[in-house]
Amino acid sequence: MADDSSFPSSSSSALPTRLWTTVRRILRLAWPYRWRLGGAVLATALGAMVALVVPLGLRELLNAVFETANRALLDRLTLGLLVLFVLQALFSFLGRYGLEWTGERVVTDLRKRLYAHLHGQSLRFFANRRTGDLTSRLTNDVSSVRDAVTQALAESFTQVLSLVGSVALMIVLNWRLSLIIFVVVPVVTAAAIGFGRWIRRLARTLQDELADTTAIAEESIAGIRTVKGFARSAYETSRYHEAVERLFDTAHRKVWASALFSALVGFLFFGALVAIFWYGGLEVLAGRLTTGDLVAFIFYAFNIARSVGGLSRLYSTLNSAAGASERIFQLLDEPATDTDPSGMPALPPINGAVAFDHVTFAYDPGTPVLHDLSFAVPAGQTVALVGPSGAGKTTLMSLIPRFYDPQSGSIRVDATDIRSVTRQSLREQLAVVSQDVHLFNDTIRANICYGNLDASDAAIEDAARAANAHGFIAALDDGYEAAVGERGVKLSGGQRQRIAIARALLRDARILLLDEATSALDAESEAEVQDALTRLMESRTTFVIAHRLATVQDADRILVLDDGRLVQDGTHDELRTQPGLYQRLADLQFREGSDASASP
Ligand SMILES: Nc1ncnc2c1ncn2[C@@H]1O[C@H](COP(=O)(O)OP(=O)(O)OP(=O)(O)O)[C@@H](O)[C@H]1O
Repeated sequence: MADDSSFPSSSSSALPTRLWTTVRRILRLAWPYRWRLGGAVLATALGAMVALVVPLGLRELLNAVFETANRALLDRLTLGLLVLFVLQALFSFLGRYGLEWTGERVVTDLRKRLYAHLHGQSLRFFANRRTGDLTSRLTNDVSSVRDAVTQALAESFTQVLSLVGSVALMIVLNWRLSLIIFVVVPVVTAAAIGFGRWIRRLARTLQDELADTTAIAEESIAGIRTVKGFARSAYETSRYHEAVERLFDTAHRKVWASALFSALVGFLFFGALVAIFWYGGLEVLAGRLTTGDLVAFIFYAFNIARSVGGLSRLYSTLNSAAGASERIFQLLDEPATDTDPSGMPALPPINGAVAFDHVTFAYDPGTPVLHDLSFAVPAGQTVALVGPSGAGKTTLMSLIPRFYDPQSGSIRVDATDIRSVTRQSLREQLAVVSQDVHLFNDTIRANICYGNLDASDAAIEDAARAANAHGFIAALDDGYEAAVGERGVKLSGGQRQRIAIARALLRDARILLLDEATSALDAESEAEVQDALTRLMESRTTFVIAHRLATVQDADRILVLDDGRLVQDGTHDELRTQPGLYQRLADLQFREGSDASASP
């Protein structure tokens, strides 16, 4: 089951309270539309009242035929009934339209809110969740809320009104006959509550399993190259099949529960109807009831059946919806860890000095990845981070845009502690090229433009030239308008990287963070891009992680990390002559040639 560790499943003992809490939260979402909703509920209630009058009109009509044989009255009553049906149609239209509108509106608002909330979460949050599970909540679960809004309001008002009205009018017509109904209704209600609980539990499991299947499909489709490369299509298909079969099992149990419930309710009501016919027939024979009375009575009995049926359906819909809604609310209730308190100042335009002051950081509490790091980089310097794989280079870089916050120590940009200003204002002044380039399924232009949404065509082209990308873009049929495909699959790794560099160049930021930005380029392209980067780096503070020594050699300063500790700090020439990790790594690379895989 997807993410069960972080989302505890509901316990059946607390069901009614939890159901009520969830329903209240769902209804609160509809509060901004209360007037329209109120109008729709009123129209629905009026429609229900009209429906209550219909059997009385019918009774009069039948009495006019069978008891008094009054033709003029028959005509008038027929016309009256027609008017009632027109009114009922009108109210039903207004009610249904208003309710459905509100339902769709609430879903739209909820999707917007949930999506914005997701964007307010930190990388840590996403590292612990599956994309498919989150998208499933955003699509499948949110739709269930709509059912709750429309059904909860439409059905509860209409059915309660129709139930109470029908019962009252039945008692007035013949109280002895009504007793049959009063025996059946409590039995059905008790059954509805029992079945409702069962269905709600199943509904929640179903949504969890649905999220699980979506996540499996998402993951293997996103990684289709790996799947095919390892000939694991059959394996992935069977994984998905198993998940879908589990889904079927739960759906099957849910359908079983609701079908059993409907059949039981149907039987109870038709049984009661037979009893009414029998006993009502006796009353007519005894002269205590007219035919019109009996017909009206049966109509009310149907009304009651419909209302109780409607209410029990409502209960199971609410149970289903509440199961799904809980999953949404649990997400919404997760505190947004990547948002700033209101009133926090923005970072003023920076020069680009960066200082780490006794920074210690751990992804998982208790196992620090960076230990007590302290260093200061003046504005405009290029700093290379060097160290074996897993030493913490990428982690160090990801602390600067506050993808993560250190557990102790502080990071300053110029003289400002980055935790005292908004993340938005900090990130706006940084440009990042990360190890795994992500391109959006859009045109090349749009992907470069991501660095600066207001950039002119000329600026985009300049950035592309500087990143040595203009040549290959111009050679494409659609040039800058060419679509890159999902995650940029239609481009080579090197082309993707050059677009990512162009995107960062376009940003014109004071601080550049380049995490193996040129690793996918061939020697010739790298040399050209490196030229562009070198020119760009001249006036900016740059942190660079690169496998190849060329970049590292020219850096103003090299920080050597080993197992999360800063073990050496100096220029290439200084460190080359010092015995230590840098010398060992550099010797290794010189021996193996410039394409050695160990960093630097
Ligand atoms: N999201 C994460 N959650 C938990 N641990 C992580 C996470 N990302 C990285 N780590 C761990 O932190 C350590 C440092 O990783 P980091 O990516 O910073 O190393 P690196 O020096 O950049 O390595 P490489 O040169 O291979 O990219 C590694 O032990 C890694 O397993």
